[in-house]
Amino acid sequence: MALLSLGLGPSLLLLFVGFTSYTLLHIIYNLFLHPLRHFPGPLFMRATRLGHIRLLLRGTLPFDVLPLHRRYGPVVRLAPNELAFCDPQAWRDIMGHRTDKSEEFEKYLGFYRPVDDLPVDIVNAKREEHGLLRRTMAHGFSDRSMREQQPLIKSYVDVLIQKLGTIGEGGKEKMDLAAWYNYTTFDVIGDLAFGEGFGCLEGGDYHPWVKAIFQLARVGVVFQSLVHFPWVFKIIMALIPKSLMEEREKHYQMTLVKLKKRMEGGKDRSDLIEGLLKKADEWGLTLQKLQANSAILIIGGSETTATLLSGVTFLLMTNPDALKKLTAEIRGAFKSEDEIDFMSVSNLPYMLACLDEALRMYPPVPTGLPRVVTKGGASIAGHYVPGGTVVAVHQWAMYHNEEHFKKPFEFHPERWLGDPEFADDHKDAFQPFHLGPRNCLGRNLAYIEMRLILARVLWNFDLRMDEDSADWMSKQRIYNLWEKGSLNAYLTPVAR
Ligand code: HEM
Repeated sequence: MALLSLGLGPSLLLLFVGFTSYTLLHIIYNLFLHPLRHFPGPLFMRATRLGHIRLLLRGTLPFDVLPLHRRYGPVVRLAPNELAFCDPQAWRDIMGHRTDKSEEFEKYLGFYRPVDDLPVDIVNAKREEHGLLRRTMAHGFSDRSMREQQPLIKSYVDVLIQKLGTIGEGGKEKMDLAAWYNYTTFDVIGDLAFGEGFGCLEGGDYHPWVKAIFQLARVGVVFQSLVHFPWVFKIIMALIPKSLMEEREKHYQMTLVKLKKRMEGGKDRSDLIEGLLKKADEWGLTLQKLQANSAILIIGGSETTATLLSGVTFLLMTNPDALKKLTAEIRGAFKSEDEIDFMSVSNLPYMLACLDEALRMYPPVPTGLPRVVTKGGASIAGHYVPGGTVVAVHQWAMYHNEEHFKKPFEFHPERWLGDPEFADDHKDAFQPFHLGPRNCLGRNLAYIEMRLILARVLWNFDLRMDEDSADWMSKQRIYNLWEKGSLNAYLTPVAR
């Protein structure tokens, strides 16, 4: 009546009544009849997707999962068809290699490919195609490839050190270390995937290609939310300004130009894309697929490493004892800077402990990367979960849970060095690179890069954080990636 009195016609009224009844029935189904109805979680999240979406769009979901686990236990229903696990066994059950004949869980495409026309790459591919891509690309990550890539990586680290010294004016000017780490890792991976860096280090700025990646991370979260409402999604996609679509096309073309240039350089360059180029004809790999895989290597291989480097630097600057100990380890291990290389940096145990502690406190992939339980269901951490359920382990929440790590909000590299105080930590809860058939292919490369860069920075400079960065870590939001902001520090060259 009220709607009629508002002047709405009978058909609109019908639509309204239909929509309201549908929504109510949906909520009742989710709460009382859904196969996941026995799993605990906040009412709003069990009833509708909206609770989950609110946290996702706010950029706080990975943090919010921790209090939910504290309140509801190791399994929480984050949305009508989605569960979060906070149990080390869940890593193996969700991501691990199958020892029986059961199939590995597929990735949840609502998260990985919310837009249908996104190209397929190694990260979002389905199982079979993924297997082929992985076997081919693994070659570029072999020990031999790593050794051959050493001079190239070193050349970029040389530029970083030189720029930190000159632009930082010997410790007088503050430097945004988060940005400089990003310039370095983007240049390195750009070269390893496209045959040339992005010129970020030389220009002291982000290349437009790189800037576009950061912008897309936020848009990604919006798409991941809208995918649950296909009609709204369609309308919004139709309303997207032409200019935005043109930007996307420009980004694609820019990648294509880089890829073609790399292809002209020949197939026998020991880099990350060599394996794919060699198989391209045999498999009929389209240019678009090659482009997608080079692009994902760049995103996966640069932002993650730079994030961790920023995190460990912040944690060291705010824990002066640890910074002193690590600096002493590095400066005591080498006679000259030339001795710092791929091999020698792996003999620094305290450095590795600092990196692992930073991966725990500030995991570059903080959020849960969802999988779909196979038809017929599966047992996860001792719970039967029906087929079709979306499941994930949220790293940040897992690593800050007192059940798994003592003093989880404090930086204690010693926990990774056998300190008895931390003997009860559940080390198997810690999987920053995931495990199983889809774990990180670039793990060794990441450790090499992180060790090399951190060792060279601390060999050359004494670090002091600028006051404006005191709340650098606590104020960040997460939109798939950490929104890092500037990490400002003064770098005083060490007199030798
Ligand atoms: C600290 C640095 C890094 C962290 C924490 C990290 C973490 C991860 C994680 C969690 C995954 C699994 C993604 C998923 O399940 O969807 C992954 C996949 C992957 N990472 Fe890394 N990564 C890092 C550095 C790198 C580097 C330097 C590269 C080199 C290009 C790289 C290449 C890849 C690739 C190719 C995959 C896909 C593997 C597959 O699906 O078979 N990552 N990484």
